[in-house]
Amino acid sequence: MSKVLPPKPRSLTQKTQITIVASHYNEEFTDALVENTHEELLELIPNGQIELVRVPGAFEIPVAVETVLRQSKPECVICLGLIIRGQTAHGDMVAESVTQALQQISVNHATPVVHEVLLVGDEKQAYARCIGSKLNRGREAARAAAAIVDTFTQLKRSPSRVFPSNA
Ligand SMILES: Nc1c(NC[C@H](O)[C@H](O)[C@H](O)CO)[nH]c(=O)[nH]c1=O
Ligand SMILES: CC(=O)[C@@H](O)COP(=O)(O)O
Repeated sequence: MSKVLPPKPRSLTQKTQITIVASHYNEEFTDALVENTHEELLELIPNGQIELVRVPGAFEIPVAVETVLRQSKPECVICLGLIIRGQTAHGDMVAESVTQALQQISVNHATPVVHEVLLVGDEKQAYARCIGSKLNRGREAARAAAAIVDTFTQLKRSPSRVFPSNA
């Protein structure tokens, strides 16, 4: 388990379109994820144009991401959801299929998709990751988005990729 968040990447000054796709299920927690992601994005990408798409549950996230990417071309899609394990294998099955689908969509569209569709064992774990500050996965999502958008901007600018890239 990670005990701290990754450090904040550098802020981006360019206009950047980010789409957040978040599920409603376990709303106390998913709303908090959305709020934390949004706050951190405003700080890291002040010129970001942020769009929010809400879907019922985690299982519906991949089809919404695919639809967004067919309609528009955001620089990054951030997926937020919370699956709390129940008494059956349903939660694990949903988490597994969402993970695979998101990776496939991301690679097929060559567009970064940040995966914070969380699978947790109980509400205590959920609280620490969605509402608490030390492990907040919404903050982590925004930091990952800013970092990968920065990387993609550099990749597209200098296809020869001579290192070190910050020379
Ligand atoms: N139990 C959780 C679900 N279940 C709902 C599914 O995601 C889906 O909406 C349903 O099966 C209809 O297709 N979703 C979560 O996001 N979190 C859960 O804990
Ligand atoms: C992850 C789920 O959909 C879950 O809440 C279902 O609970 P159960 O496994 O107890 O049926």
